[in-house]
Amino acid sequence: MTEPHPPRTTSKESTAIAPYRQSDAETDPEGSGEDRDQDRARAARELGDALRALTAAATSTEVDAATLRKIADQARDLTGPLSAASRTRHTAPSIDDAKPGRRMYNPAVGPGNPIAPPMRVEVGDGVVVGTCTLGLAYEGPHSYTHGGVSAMLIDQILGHAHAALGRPGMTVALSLRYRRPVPLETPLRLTAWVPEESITDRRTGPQATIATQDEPDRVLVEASGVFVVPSAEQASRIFGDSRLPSWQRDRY
Ligand SMILES: CCCCCCCCCCCCCCCC(=O)SCCNC(=O)CCNC(=O)[C@H](O)C(C)(C)COP(=O)(O)OP(=O)(O)OC[C@H]1O[C@@H](n2cnc3c(N)ncnc32)[C@H](O)[C@@H]1OP(=O)(O)O
Repeated sequence: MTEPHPPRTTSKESTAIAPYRQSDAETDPEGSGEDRDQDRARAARELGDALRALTAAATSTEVDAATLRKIADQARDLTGPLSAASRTRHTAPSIDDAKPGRRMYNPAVGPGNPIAPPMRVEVGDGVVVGTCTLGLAYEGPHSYTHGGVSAMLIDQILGHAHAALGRPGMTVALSLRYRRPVPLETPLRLTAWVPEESITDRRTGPQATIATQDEPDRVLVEASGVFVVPSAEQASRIFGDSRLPSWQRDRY
C-alpha cells in the first residue's frame, strides 16, 4: 500500500502556503517587543508546565489511597486563588495576542493549558510541522495514544496549514485513517500541507500525517480536512459583534 507523503520541499502542489512563522507565538508565549503583558504570559506558561507535570504524575502514580486523598485536598485548595479573577467564555484571555497569533490556552498548542502537550508548530515553506511527546495522560489503548487525542492534534495542524494561506478558518470536515498505533513517550512529528487543487476562495482541503520523529516516513495516522473561512455574517452569528476583542473578530 502506498504511504501518503507531504511535499518534502516547496512544490507545485504546495507553494500557496506562505513561509511565515505564525508558530513562534504559540511556542514562544513571552513574545517580544510590544507584548503587553510578558511577565504574566511567562507566569501562565510556568503554571501550565507545573500542572502538566502534576497531571503526568497523577496519571502514572501507584501511591496509596491516603496519599491520593491528601493530594486531592491540596489540589482543591489551589482553585480558589486562581478563580479570584476569571474570564467567561465570551472574553478572550488577556494574554492572547493577535500579532504573533498567540493562543495561550489552546488545548493542542497552548503552553498555559495543562491538557495541551503542548505541540510546537513550525510553518515552513509549503509544509507545517508539529512536534510533541505524549505521556500517559493521553493513553487510549495500553501504551498508545487515544485516537481522539490524535484527531485533536491533526485538526490543529491542518488548521495551521489552512491559516498559513492568510485567513484562519474552521473545520467543517475531518477524516482520519489510523494505520498504526501512535506510541506514548515517543517524540512525534505531524506534517500538514494544502494541495493546490483543494484551494478555493473560502475553502481548503489540507492533508496531514502523524509519524514518529525517528521514522518520519512510516505513517501512523493520515488525515484530510475541509476548512472554511466563515463569511462575515457567519462569523458575526458564531462569535457575536461585541464580546470578543476586535483583533479576534477580525481574524475571520
Ligand atoms: C494570517 C493568519 C495567522 C493566524 C495564525 C494562527 C493560526 C491559527 C490556527 C488555528 C488552528 C485551529 C484548528 C482547529 C479548528 C477548529 O477546531 S474549528 C471548530 C470545529 N468546527 C466548527 O465548529 C465549525 C462548525 N460549522 C459551522 O459553524 C459552519 O459549517 C460554518 C463554518 C459557518 C460554515 O457554514 P456552512 O453553512 O456549513 O457552510 P457554507 O457557508 O454553506 O459553505 C462553506 C463552504 O464549505 C463547504 N462545505 C461545507 N461543509 C462541507 C463538508 N462537510 N465537506 C466539504 N465541504 C463542505 C461548502 O461546500 C462551501 O464551499 P464553497 O462552495 O464556498 O467552495
